[in-house]
Amino acid sequence: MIFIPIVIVFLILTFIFSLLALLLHSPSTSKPHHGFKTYPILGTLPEFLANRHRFLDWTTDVLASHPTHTAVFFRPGRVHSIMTALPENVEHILKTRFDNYPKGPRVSAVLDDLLGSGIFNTDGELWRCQRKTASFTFTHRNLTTFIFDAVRTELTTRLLPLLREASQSGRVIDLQDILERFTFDNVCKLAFNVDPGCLAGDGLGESEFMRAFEEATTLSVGRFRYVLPFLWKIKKFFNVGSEKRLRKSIGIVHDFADNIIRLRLQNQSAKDHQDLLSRFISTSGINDCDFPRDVVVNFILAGRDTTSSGLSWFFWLLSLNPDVVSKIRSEVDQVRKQVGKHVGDMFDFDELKEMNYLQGAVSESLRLYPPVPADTMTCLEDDVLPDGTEVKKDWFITCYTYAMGRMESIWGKDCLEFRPERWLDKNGVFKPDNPFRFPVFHAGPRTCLGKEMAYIQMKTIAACVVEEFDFDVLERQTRPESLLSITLRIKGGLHVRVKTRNMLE
Ligand code: HEM
Repeated sequence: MIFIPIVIVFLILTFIFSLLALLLHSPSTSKPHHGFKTYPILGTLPEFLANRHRFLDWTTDVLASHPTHTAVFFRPGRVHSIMTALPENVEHILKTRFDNYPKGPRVSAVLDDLLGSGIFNTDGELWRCQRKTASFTFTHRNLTTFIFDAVRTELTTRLLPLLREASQSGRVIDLQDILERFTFDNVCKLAFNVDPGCLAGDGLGESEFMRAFEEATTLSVGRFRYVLPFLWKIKKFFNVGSEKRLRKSIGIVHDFADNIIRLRLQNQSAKDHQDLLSRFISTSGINDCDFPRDVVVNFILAGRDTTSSGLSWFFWLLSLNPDVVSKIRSEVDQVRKQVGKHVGDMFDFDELKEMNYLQGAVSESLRLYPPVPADTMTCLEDDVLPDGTEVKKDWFITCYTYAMGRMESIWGKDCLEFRPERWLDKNGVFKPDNPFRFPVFHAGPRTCLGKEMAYIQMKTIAACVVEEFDFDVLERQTRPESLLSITLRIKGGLHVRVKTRNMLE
């Protein structure tokens, strides 16, 4: 019981400290330092506290106003951190000096309870070995057969019937939740050869899992934003407040993952399948019994939260841009006619490839609302970035994808507009951008392994859904509030009314 007063004392101290910081927040006491206003002793803390509720937009404004879009963030009592939105710096960090910028022990420690030794949270040999094992799952052959089948089945047997029913009943649905269920079923099928039936709502206790997963990712990332970094460790030690909630939600996530592993091992007939989980279980040299669980949790995060976040923002942007919807529809229609398919028939890999405008629209949405808005690494040895910024050993360094999508110097004066045409050449063919200007899927040796899969999912869903339905997004004129978790989700979901289009009735 003696611990409770200690925690209270710490909380009071933090409060006083924060109050002091806010009181000192006066432009006359500040001077610009690499973009962020810094104060004696308190560093960037007062600015941070005043802007915490709009963190992404605030840091984007600061980086935009700095000549090389790079800023140093000083916070008392913790290591400094650099944020950059300059392509040359990003290339240096993610590729040229890759070995000097691992995730590092501090980043890993924050995410360790949730992600353990999974691919997102490791460096060195353990990462390399996982990447090699996982890459077999994303071969072209697997993409065009197994992944396509999983997407097609989920779409025709679950998503489209669900939307038709919602159209008939007139009920409001949370599209983000539905997309998360879709991508969750998909990634489980692909990676573990298990169908949790989450979209159909008849699965393995998935609603409790979905809530717990959301809470676990949000609270884990919240640890990065503590004013005093050791505070979450104290809370964890005493198992109080948000750390208590985090422990509980991680427990639910782990139980769910264990259940998937149990199912997978019981499923004798599927044993021969070389799915990702089987490959990992049989990988020699990994002697940690929690490891299969880490694999499951990391891949659910990779495959569920990213694509569904991308698609949710995409559908919100479409609701504001009916001209883009019309262009997607005419492209889809044209491809159908070319290959002689009827409405309701699915597209194959080559047919999706023909949809250049749709590829541009999806990429444009990812540019403005990247599912992974920022990526943080740690500097191993002192270094100087291409723009001359000095980085010291142990400093954090963040490649700011969200800010990069909004830089005039990269995308031009209309950088805040949603304009799929910017991705097309003069013949209307999609032209991919340099990954260091557009690091939405990361770049260099740790580039996303699921990029192709994500485009297949997003284009298939978008083509079929846009063709058959109109979405009436509730309160679409107000930009949805974002929930800053590991991925950029829409706070409270995306609520829509669905209408089957007249042409099909
Ligand atoms: C729009 C969808 C997606 C986006 C924007 C995206 C983005 C990213 C980013 C930024 C990273 C680097 C993360 C980091 O190192 O901190 C990453 C890594 C990764 N992604 Fe994706 N991803 C998407 C979909 C997927 C899908 C569907 C899968 C497959 C299940 C997947 C599998 C992976 C894996 C395995 C890694 C780890 C690569 C490594 O560390 O070597 N991603 N992704």
